[in-house]
Amino acid sequence: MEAVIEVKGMAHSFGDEAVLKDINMEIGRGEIYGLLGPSGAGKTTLVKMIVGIMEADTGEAWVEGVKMPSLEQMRKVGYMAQSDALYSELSARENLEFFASIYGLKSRKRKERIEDVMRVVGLTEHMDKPVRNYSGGMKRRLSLAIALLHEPDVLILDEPTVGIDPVLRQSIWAELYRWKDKGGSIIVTTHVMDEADKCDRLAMLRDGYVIASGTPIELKQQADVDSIEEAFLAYGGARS
Ligand SMILES: Nc1ncnc2c1ncn2[C@@H]1O[C@H](COP(=O)(O)OP(=O)(O)OP(=O)(O)O)[C@@H](O)[C@H]1O
Repeated sequence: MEAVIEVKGMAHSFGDEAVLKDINMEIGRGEIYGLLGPSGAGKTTLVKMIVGIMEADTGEAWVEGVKMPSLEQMRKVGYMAQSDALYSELSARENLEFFASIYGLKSRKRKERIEDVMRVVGLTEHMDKPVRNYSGGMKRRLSLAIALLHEPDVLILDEPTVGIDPVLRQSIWAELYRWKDKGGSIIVTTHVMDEADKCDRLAMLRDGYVIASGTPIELKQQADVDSIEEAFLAYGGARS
């Protein structure tokens, strides 16, 4: 497997709290890789380091052979943070225009991409509404649209479907599969066990370590259980 994203020996502490202890992983082209773990397991910290917005105390993250953080490489990554980074006084279209200009999308392409991504997240009709009038779920969807806007090679999504209804959740997963089929690499953090089942491979995180990794089928088979939830408990994922 050609690794598009590599994490090597990553460790990080906030003060006395060791949040990541020794994380190693490789994610290939056309792969959806899930990071599963309880609140506080270190998922957000880990993805921020892969994106290049935080630096680890030790260890490295590489994206397409370039060590992060790299400003150039950050352009090839679409990142959806857990808290929405949106301009609430602007409309959705204006928010997208702003991010499109940062990514240097030319005007014709820009218009086309804005329409495409808003269709994917089901917000076309709300394009010109100010974001302050959006619901929490709509803001999440707009954040996802922004992450998809510049057609990045790598998508890193921190809990992308929180607050999103089941129908739209399915359409978002359908888009992630389309992205993957085009050769994109996707990391998605989640607490949701049925979403974990949709990933090609998973890493189960707890207390800063990867306690188990593999395909959902492998993880269930090795633990001799029927669900990812049971597998997570079997590997010691429950909070002590
Ligand atoms: N900037 C920070 N300063 C101090 N501690 C932090 C900081 N960011 C995160 N932490 C701590 O690091 C630990 C891991 O946090 P992180 O957000 O990475 O977990 P998570 O697995 O993403 O959790 P959740 O699922 O709730 O988002 C937590 O104990 C958190 O309090």
